[in-house]
Amino acid sequence: MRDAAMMEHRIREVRITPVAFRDLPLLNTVGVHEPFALRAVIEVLTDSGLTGLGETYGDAGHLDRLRLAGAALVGVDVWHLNELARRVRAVVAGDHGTRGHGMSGMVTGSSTADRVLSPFEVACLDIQGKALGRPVSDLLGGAVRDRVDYSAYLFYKWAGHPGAEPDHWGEALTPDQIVAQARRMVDEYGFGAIKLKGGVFPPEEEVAAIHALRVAFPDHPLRVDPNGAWSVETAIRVGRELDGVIEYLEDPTTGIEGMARVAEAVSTPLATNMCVVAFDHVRPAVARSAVGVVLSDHHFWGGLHRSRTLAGICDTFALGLSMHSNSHLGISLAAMTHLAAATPNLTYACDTHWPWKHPEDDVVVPGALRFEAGAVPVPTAPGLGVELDRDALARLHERYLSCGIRERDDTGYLRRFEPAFDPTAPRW
Ligand SMILES: O=C([O-])C(=O)C[C@H](O)[C@@H](O)C(=O)[O-]
Repeated sequence: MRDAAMMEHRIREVRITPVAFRDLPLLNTVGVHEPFALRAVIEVLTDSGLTGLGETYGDAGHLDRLRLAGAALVGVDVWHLNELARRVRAVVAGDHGTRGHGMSGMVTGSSTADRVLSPFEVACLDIQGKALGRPVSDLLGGAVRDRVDYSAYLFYKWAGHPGAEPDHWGEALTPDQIVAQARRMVDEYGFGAIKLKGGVFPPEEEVAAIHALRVAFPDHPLRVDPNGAWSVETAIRVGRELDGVIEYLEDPTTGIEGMARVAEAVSTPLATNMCVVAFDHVRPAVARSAVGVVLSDHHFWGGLHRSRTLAGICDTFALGLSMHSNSHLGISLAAMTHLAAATPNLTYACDTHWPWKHPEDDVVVPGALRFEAGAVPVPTAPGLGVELDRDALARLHERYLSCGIRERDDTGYLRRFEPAFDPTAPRW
């Protein structure tokens, strides 16, 4: 038999399994994203007997496109990622999807084709790694760090609304409760950086929470992200107040023009995963000096290779690079970790929603991924280094089928409460 590394590995079948997992009542600018988060698990099977894994959003519109693209990929050799991309682009041509996973413009404007391509590219890299007997980080240039730092991701959290099930995190609505949440994250996971999801309460209350965090964690870099909920004037006022307190201010307002006006007036770097979410946003953002840090996210930048292209662009223009997350499972955590490990200029701690997930809710066999001192050791096994737990996949798929309201799932979250305001307009 020929060595697996020398062989073609043609795609024989693509399996797409939507799953739902428990989500806590975390508050963001568009309401409460519970009781379930939706994802799709991608399995790419080759004629040579290898299987690769990918993970992506599980909203209905995205699933439709994934199914179309998956069918078009049969026969492609997993080494031919350009052909993979060509076929995905042909299938979603002309669809610039304002629909699909995202909140208040977060990934609106990102390329639909890139969002669809991403999990298939990751699955092909998983197969390539398995064929070569090398970790995915080696396919991306090699790990420059053996552990990837992640940031504690704090959320205001509601416990008292009807139907809420008790959980061990309790409520977090006041600065003291936010500090307690951070303390727990730092104690349990060892996180060395802290991000607060804001845009929920009047800015003064969120600034008070940041000051309380500053006192409680004098050495931790802090960030706050109101998801564009502030007007330019509010963003400038708050930004000036937080100058010197936080390492970056993420999406204080919406749009490149608004961000540029804020950037002119405050010294703290502005970061974004809302106004630079596709390659054609980079040039106007650079021209206006609108952002100092871009949050990459392989789920919407088109996979791991394209995320490294973004990293190169950031390097060229002296932009900082960080990483964004949504509620995710272990396949994505593995992909994020390989990517961050192999991206030298990704020097900020990456976002992760991991602590908010119930430990039993995953589709990967436990043990391959763990947090140590706020970081995930980079898997060294071939491919992504994670294995699918078929029983768990079946269980979370069953939950997807039974959790209800799938036709309303454009955000990828099944929300008990809808926002009573326009989430795309500044609230303060
Ligand atoms: O900017 C961010 O970190 C996000 O938008 C990530 C998520 O969508 C977050 O806001 C959430 O889960 O509510």
